[in-house]
Amino acid sequence: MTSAVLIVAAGQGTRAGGPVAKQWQEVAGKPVARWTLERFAPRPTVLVIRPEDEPRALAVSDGLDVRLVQGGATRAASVRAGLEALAEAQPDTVLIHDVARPCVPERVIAAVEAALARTAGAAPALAVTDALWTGADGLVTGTRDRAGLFRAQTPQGFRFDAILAAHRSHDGDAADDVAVARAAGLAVAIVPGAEDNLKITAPEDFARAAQILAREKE
Ligand SMILES: Nc1ccn([C@@H]2O[C@H](COP(=O)(O)OP(=O)(O)OP(=O)(O)O)[C@@H](O)[C@H]2O)c(=O)n1
Ligand SMILES: C[C@](O)(CO)[C@H](O)COP(=O)(O)O
Repeated sequence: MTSAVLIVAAGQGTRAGGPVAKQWQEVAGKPVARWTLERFAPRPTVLVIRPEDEPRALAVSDGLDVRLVQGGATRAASVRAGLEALAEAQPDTVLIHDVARPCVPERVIAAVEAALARTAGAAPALAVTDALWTGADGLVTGTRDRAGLFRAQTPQGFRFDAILAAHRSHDGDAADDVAVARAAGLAVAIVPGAEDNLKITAPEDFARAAQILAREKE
C-alpha cells in the first residue's frame, strides 16, 4: 500500500494578517509550514504553494522529502493541482492537509490512515458541544439543534484514484475535500479530531498554536 501527503499552502492568509502569509510566519521558533511538514515526515509530501513563495518553501522544506507544486486561486484548485502532480505516481491513498494546522497530533493522522482500510474517505472532526444560536443586529434571534453537527478538520484522507476522479468532475469551489468526495458519492468516515488541531485563521490563533507547540517541546 503506497500513500502520499498533500499539504495546501497556496493561500494568502488574509484573515490572520502579518507581513507575510501565515504559513511563513514563525510560531514557537519555526515557520508554521515547517511545523506542519514535520508532523507528516518522513512520508513523501507534495507542498502546494504560490510561485512567488518558492524560496520560502525551499527553505522550510530543507532536509525533508517534499516536492513543490504550484497552486490555484482557490483551495479546491490548489488541491486539484497537487492531485494532478501525484497522478503519475498513483499512490493508493492520499492525506490532504491545511498548512495552517501545524499542531495536528500523530494520533489524528493515524486514525485517518487506519480508517482508509475500510472506507474510500475518512476525516477528523469534533462534535459541536456548545448551544447554537442564530443572531442579527447583536441580538439572539433563535436556537438550532446541535445534534449531529461536527467541526471539520484535516487531514482528510482518501483512496487516491477516487478523490482524483471526484476533483476532476467537481466544478464548484468546495470548502474542503470531504464536500468534493461526497458530491461524487464517496462514503467518508468521521474519526476523532482534536482541540489541539486548530487552524490558524485569525491573529489570536498564533498564540494558541505557540502554546500547544511549546508544551510539546517541554
Ligand atoms: N488558493 C488557495 C487558498 C487556500 N489554500 C490553503 O487552504 C488552507 C485553508 O485555507 P484558509 O485557512 O482559508 O487559508 P487562507 O486562504 O490562506 O486564509 P484567508 O482565507 O484568511 O486568506 C490553507 O492551508 C491555505 O494555504 C490554498 O492552498 N490555495
Ligand atoms: C478544510 C477546512 O480546514 C476544514 O475545516 C476548512 O474548511 C478550510 O478553511 P476555511 O476557509 O476556514 O473554510
